[in-house]
Amino acid sequence: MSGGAEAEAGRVADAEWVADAGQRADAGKGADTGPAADTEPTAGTAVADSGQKAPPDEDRSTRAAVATLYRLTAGHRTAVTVATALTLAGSALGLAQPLVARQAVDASGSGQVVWPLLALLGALFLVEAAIGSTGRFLLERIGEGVVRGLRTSLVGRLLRLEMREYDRHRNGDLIARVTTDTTLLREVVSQALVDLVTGSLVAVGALVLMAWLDPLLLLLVALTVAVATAVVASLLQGIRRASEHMQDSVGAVAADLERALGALPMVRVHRAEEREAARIGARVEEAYDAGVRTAKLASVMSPAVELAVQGSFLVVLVVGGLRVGGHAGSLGDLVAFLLYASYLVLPLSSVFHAVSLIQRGMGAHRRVDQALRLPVERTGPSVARSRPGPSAPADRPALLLHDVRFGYHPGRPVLSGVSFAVPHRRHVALVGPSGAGKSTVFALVAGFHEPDAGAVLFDGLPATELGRDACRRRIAMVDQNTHVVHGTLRENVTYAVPDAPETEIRRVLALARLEELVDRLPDGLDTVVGERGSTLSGGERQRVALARALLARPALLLLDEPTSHLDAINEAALTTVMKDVAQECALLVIAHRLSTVQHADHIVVLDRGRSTSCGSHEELLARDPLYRDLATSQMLRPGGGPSADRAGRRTNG
Ligand SMILES: Nc1ncnc2c1ncn2[C@@H]1O[C@H](COP(=O)(O)OP(=O)(O)OP(=O)(O)O)[C@@H](O)[C@H]1O
Repeated sequence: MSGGAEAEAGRVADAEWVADAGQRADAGKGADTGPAADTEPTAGTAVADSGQKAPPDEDRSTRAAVATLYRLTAGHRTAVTVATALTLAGSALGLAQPLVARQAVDASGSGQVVWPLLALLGALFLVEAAIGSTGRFLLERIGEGVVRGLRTSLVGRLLRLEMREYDRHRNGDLIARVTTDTTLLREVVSQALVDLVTGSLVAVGALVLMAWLDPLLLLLVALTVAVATAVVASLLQGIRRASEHMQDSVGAVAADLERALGALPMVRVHRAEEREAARIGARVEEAYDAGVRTAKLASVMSPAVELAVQGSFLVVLVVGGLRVGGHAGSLGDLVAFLLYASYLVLPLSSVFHAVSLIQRGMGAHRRVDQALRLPVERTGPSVARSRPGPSAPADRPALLLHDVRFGYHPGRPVLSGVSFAVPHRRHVALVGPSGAGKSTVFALVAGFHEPDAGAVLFDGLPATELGRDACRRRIAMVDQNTHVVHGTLRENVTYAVPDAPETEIRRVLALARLEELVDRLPDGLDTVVGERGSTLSGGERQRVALARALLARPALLLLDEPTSHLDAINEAALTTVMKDVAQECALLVIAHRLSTVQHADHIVVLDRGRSTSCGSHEELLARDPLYRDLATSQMLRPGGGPSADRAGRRTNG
């Protein structure tokens, strides 16, 4: 079949498929539950919140904070109970020691044998120490366990977010949520929880005994404590806000540092180190200010707690003393009551301290929780299959786009009607001016976003029926950013197929012309390439990305300007490789360079988000003014070779 006849056949097939796709897509839409259904909320969460600030109606009360803390320890209840029991037992043993010491002193004064009492005292101390350290270890382990759980969930979630979420959030800030925010939460869980539980239990015990001894005096104590509680409660809100601000600032420090480190050559060349340092320094200042504000509020809490404790003492002493003086009560009762009032001191202050720490931790928790609520990609089908079985007839094109419309933001369309097909074992080029939407088409084919309307079909099956996983299994992609990650060259090449046999690896290395590089590197394939492949040249990175894509033996290979970093020799070689690859799979290439366009079976012209025409190079030169303009600007002659574009100019000129 001649090139023209083939193109015609392709168009006829496309037309049939476009009609069929329309029906399938429409059928799918009835069942489509929309983008909202594509989100997977975390178990137990109700409101999705992707913003940076806390929602205005968020419950910031201490009760809600304690409930949150309780939820956080869901998988550790037994350990929390044991740790609490051990801490309580330790406190009881600690309280018993002064009594034994007093007896020992009295016994020694009256000439009695004291060593059994001293032995008991030593035993009490040792058991208390053993119980105390076991309790502390358990608490620390619970804290680590909670942090491990949160970090695991966060990492799992952050790697699976919907693509638009990465545009909305800064990477450094997301990383800070996994690192610094969870670390603060660990402190809260391991310290505050048990302080709160044991402190409350001991305080309640003391209060019960005080009520039994003298309800009137207890009422007076309760009033004093209530005043102090009101003061503490009013401070807690401020502590929470300051802590939230501090954690946000720390996240911003991480994000800004990541920004600078990610563009180090730009920073250095423009001598912007100081500017960047000042910018990050401003964030550090914000974190400092928020930290100092937290400390200020926390320090105001201490006198409030002292008021509760000493005020109670004074009230009991004065009122109780007056009553004893008036023969309304015994001196013994007053002494006992005062003793129990003293037992309130430590537990009460530890409860107040725990509550303040919990509120501080809630700032970090909000940030962690927000990240855990961000919507993630659903990898399975988003609509029900309209016909059973995943297999498709062999005559369907590997890829078909039918009247695809899409915008990154509502009301601002980027694609407004894109239709074309990529048949199996064909090489299709996508050309168009800069900003026409070529990379966006790739993003939709790769399932990074879903079309607002229209359909993307693989082998005749709508992507929504197949699900992202199944779609992605069919494709490999080399985009403009040619991702190479820190690790060995082998890890980078075999990223898609980690257990690929050596012969396959050698095959793709040869295809991508990487053999010479491998021979040159000190440890061959096992040489470590730096962060983002920094020890490789741009062309080498591009060829590594190509080898990786080829190793996956995809049904459809997407290449975004694959020759942009290559010299003339490698470009010519890659053109041959693309011809070979097109024998094995469908090839869709975004072409900025003419060499890539001319060898394509079809060329699709994209203009302002629309596919305006399709045909061979010669056909388009003859009938498409935009294509002719693009070609003329690059001195492209009908039937000519890749003569004009050696300097790396792009069709969008
Ligand atoms: N993540 C994004 N969020 C919002 N707008 C975007 C995003 N990515 C691209 N755009 C916008 O969409 C339009 C099309 O961009 P796209 O990258 O698809 O064009 P292109 O044809 O590939 O351009 P080029 O040839 O310059 O690479 C542009 O106006 C761009 O600003």
